[in-house]
Amino acid sequence: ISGTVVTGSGTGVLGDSKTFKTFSTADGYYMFDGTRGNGIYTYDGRNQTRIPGSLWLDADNRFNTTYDRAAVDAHTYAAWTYDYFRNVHNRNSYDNAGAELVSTVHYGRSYNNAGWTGSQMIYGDGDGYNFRAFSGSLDVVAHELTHAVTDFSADLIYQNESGAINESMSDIFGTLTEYHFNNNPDWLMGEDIYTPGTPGDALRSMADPTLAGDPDHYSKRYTGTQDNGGVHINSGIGNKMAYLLANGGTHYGVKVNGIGNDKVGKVMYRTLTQYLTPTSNYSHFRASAVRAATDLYGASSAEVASVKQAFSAVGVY
Ligand SMILES: Cc1cccc(C(=O)O)c1OC(=O)C1CC1
Ligand SMILES: [Zn+2]
Repeated sequence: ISGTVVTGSGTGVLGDSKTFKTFSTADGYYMFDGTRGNGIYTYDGRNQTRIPGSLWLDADNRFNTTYDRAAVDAHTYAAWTYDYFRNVHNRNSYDNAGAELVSTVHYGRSYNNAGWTGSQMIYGDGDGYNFRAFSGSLDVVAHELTHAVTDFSADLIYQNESGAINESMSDIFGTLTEYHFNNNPDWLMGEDIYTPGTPGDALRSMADPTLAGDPDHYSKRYTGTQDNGGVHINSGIGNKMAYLLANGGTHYGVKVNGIGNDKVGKVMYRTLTQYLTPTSNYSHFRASAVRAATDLYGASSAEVASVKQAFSAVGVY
């Protein structure tokens, strides 16, 4: 279809106003952003589970109905996450070749999940009690897109320790993206869409994984078969490591000197894209992060020392 890139405006899941790129055609305005990579496309799942659904079309380029809100945030936050990986890590979309970013909102009925299907993002509306529409949280959108980056780099197998590292990387870059845009940033995951009736809680806390019953030390790792061998449980070990590496602190008697968010982003991005492999476990995660930090800052640098301290603090050697 022929048309022109224009700027649309609308209301997000939290009632906030934002603008984003749309495509003006004879049919109306599509949620297609032609300014980033091979394009960002947002679809309407129409509360069915057929994907991708229909490309979002609006009559007047103003997206202010309640039904529009999930699409506004999925489209906007996909663009922001694209910009984070492009501008901060020089990566052009998840495949580093400009791959189209495809999202489907209103997926299923009261669906309390979000995910990366292997080729696109899907966002449920939530049941309105346990969750609000999942695209309403920037850290969630960046979490899902990071799964795509991981699949096209380390390709960490989504089970047991490699799966926990896969999950932790998604939480890490979800949080770093939130800080990059200063979007009410914190080391919580999904706080904006989790239990709308209960302020201040979240799906997970990276600062204190034990709040969700997840381990904050390797000695406390889950070794059962639930959750693909605890990928959303043992991610707490990597999450606590990253939190300490960025902010510093003493954990189980081990002191960590913080290096700040930006350096954590550089070390973790290089670790993910240059050293981790599909079968990496936590011990290999430590070795890989030490190598990445050594490449970036030198073997005798404070940054390398902090990486070792952070992994030691969570019992990984
Ligand atoms: C809510 C949810 C359910 C199942 C898998 C995921 C998944 O993407 O791993 C998921 O999304 C998250 O964890 C995002 C960060 C809040
Ligand atoms: Zn995930």
